[in-house]
Amino acid sequence: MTTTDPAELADRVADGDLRIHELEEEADHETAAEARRLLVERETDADLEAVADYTFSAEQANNTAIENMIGATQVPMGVAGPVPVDGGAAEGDYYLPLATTEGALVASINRGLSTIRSVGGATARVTKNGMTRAPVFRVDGVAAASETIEWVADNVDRLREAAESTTSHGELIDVEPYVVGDSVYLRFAYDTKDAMGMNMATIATGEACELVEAETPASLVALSGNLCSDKKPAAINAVEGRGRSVTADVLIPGDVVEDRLHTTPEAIAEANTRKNLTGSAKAGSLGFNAHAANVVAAAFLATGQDEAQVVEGANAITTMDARPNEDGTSDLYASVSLASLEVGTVGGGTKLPTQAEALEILGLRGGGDPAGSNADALAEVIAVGALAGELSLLAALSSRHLASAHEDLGR
Ligand SMILES: CC(C)(COP(=O)([O-])OP(=O)([O-])OC[C@H]1O[C@@H](n2cnc3c(N)ncnc32)[C@H](O)[C@@H]1OP(=O)([O-])[O-])[C@@H](O)C(=O)NCCC(=O)NCCSC(=O)C[C@@](C)(O)CC(=O)[O-]
Ligand SMILES: NC(=O)C1=CN([C@@H]2O[C@H](COP(=O)(O)OP(=O)(O)OC[C@H]3O[C@@H](n4cnc5c(N)ncnc54)[C@H](OP(=O)(O)O)[C@@H]3O)[C@@H](O)[C@H]2O)C=CC1
Repeated sequence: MTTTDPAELADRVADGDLRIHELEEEADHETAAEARRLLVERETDADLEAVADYTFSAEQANNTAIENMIGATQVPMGVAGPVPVDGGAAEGDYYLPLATTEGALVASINRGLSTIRSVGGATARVTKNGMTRAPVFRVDGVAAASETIEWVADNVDRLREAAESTTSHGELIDVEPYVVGDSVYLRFAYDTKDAMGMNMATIATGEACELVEAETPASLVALSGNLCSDKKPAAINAVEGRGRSVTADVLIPGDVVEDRLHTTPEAIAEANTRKNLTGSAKAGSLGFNAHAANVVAAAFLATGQDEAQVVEGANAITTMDARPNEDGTSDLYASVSLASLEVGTVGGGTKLPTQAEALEILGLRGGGDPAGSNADALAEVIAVGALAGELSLLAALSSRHLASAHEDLGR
């Protein structure tokens, strides 16, 4: 006998009559989530009243974003800006939606953006674009490895045809081979347009791998061989880029630095050199920045990006220089270069309602015209947000305001 009563469904799972992930086969998605909550509440004594309070459709989330759904977590969302961005794709004034639980963070980014706004805005450009997937193949030895990569070099067009047969938007840009003993890695890079593209690139590469296996001595071991490199700190992403490589910069007159950031161009430049460059080098860090991860993570959560890719998104170098000007004083030249920012305005979590609304705040929801321009613009605006965060935090450190700011706003 079947039932759609949540309590009875929870009993059936507790009795071993039904597996916890099979609840949607017995009842609608909301009821299944409620049954799962009841089960977890009973077994853990947790009260899930807040988790049960969500506004999206459980069916939509189940089919694209989550399994074993019990409800939702909520993260406060704020907004920083507006800031004028002169980008390759971004043009005009943008509010940046940010979701975080770190007090003082949005205030800090807002301070950076208001400083940038007071000098007319920042410039940003995507300088490279390619989402990568790098399968690993087994071969007998070096001779077979060499034969495989020679075939790949001679047959990129055939690989492109195979890969692109799986997508109407994705385009294969490049296939870069790497050999380690009897392992061959092929790093496929795609223009995934407005999608972050990890599903798209994975599916396309799977199709290309079948051709490689049919035509070469190589045998596929794993569709992802970690040279991609997804969701792990990796020098290859810092050097070669992944997703969008994007840089933002601004020139701020010294009096504005003093007025709005309570310090000087020289003090910010020194803090950047000793902290972000020398300190990071000594620490063996891949991040030569102060807190790009803060802006990337908050923007990712707000706009439905894959939050684990903050690992690559925070792969950034910040530069700050005091530039002598004609008045005999100094201006501050500030830049941030994010090597591997993986963002999309279609697909993945961008379809969920609050995330889609956050993209609407930016005017970047859905596919761009031309395709890819919305994701380019999103990357540029996030880069300007990261620049603002770097400016404000370095200023707070230079003026010894970090601790007091977090005493006032962050606890
Ligand atoms: C807190 C401030 C901004 C005060 O800074 P202030 O200059 O004293 O503030 P103000 O009242 O003079 O206002 C200046 C501007 O700040 C903004 N602002 C000011 N207050 C607010 C607010 N409540 N809400 C929204 N925006 C706010 C706002 O833009 C305002 O301009 P306006 O728009 O009024 O013309 C400053 O002290 C600051 O930015 N401190 C740094 C805090 C920070 O960056 N924290 C980052 C997180 S730290 C971390 O996670 C990483 C770390 C530190 O471990 C990494 C590392 O190792 O370096
Ligand atoms: N599979 C994996 O290994 C991994 C998956 N992920 C997950 O992958 C998801 C993101 O993958 P992603 O491929 O971006 O998204 P989706 O899988 O949601 O696919 C997005 C699809 O949207 C279509 N599309 C419509 N308009 C556009 C446009 N303007 N530009 C580009 N595509 C458009 C494309 O279809 P078409 O291709 O038919 O043209 C594209 O494939 C996230 O949920 C993420 O968490 C994350 C890491 C690894």
